[in-house]
Amino acid sequence: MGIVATDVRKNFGDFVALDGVDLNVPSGRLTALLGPSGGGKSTLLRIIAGLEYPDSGTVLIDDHDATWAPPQKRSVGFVFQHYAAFKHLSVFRNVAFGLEIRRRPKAEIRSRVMELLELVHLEQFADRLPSQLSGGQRQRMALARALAVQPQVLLLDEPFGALDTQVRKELRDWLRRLHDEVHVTTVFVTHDQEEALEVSDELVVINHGRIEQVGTPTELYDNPANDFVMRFIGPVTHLGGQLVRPHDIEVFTEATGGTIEARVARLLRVGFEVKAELAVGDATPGPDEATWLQLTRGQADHLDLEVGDTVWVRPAHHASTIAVA
Ligand SMILES: Nc1ncnc2c1ncn2[C@@H]1O[C@H](COP(=O)(O)OP(=O)(O)OP(=O)(O)O)[C@@H](O)[C@H]1O
Repeated sequence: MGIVATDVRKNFGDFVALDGVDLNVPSGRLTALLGPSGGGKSTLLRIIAGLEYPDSGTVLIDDHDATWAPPQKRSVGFVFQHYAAFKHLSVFRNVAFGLEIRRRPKAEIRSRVMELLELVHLEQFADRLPSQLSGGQRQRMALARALAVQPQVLLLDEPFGALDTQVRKELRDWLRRLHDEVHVTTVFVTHDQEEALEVSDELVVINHGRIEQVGTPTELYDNPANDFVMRFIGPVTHLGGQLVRPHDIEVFTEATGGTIEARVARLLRVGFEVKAELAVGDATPGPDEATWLQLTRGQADHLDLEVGDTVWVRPAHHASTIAVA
């Protein structure tokens, strides 16, 4: 079941939260809304959920105009960062809740809930209280609860935001696998680019209430539409008036066509990587304008780099570059 939002606008007082957003989420896709804090991601998600209404524009869910429909009429399930479970109800009852209020037969509820608990690997915790689960387990319970009523669309607003890095990583892999199994159309809000790149089929980059670019993780990484997207999606550095990815810079020990002369100012070995900070020309670069490059250990050893060495550098042929305004 796809989602199509057209020219969606939303102001809060004088503040423009969404400034004419067009979004098309094809059925069965896992789409991430990615962008800096305050960019409008949650507002867009809440409008799709029916928790907020746009000032103008339309939202179609499965080709039906849902713009003004209340949340319970949209076949959407949602999970938010600070998920509020029913503290006094068991995990089983929390997941069963939506089915109970729909007065489904007991036997059906039991089999559906156990099926979902297996899906999220919580079957052995059915009788526990939410307070007896870890943070990651609680978020999985929240997902099971959202999936219980068989939504056509699953909306997740920073669902793993409050968890520590290791648990986030596990849940992220798990969400990807879950999605591959159940294929429910999913829209997922995050400000974490790594999370978005790893999990989603498609990324929508939102900033200042506008969509900057839509594409697969690879498309956005390799062909960013503008310097904002390029900076947001991965590391960048400055070289000869251009933005370039630090691992897309070629290094030579003698002058070659199209290269710029530089001096190795600092070398930093971090595990498998070597970061080299370069001094280019005489001017001291601004804090945001330093040139640095990222090499593998093997590349650095091969070049035999030392601090103080003179090298010649240029963007690699395949590198995506954007002229600095
Ligand atoms: N109910 C509201 N009243 C007034 N301003 C609001 C309201 N909801 C959101 N805003 C403002 O709209 C802007 C967009 O908020 P939104 O939550 O959509 O951003 P976001 O991209 O999801 O950011 P974050 O990652 O921090 O959640 C913010 O500047 C926010 O302060």
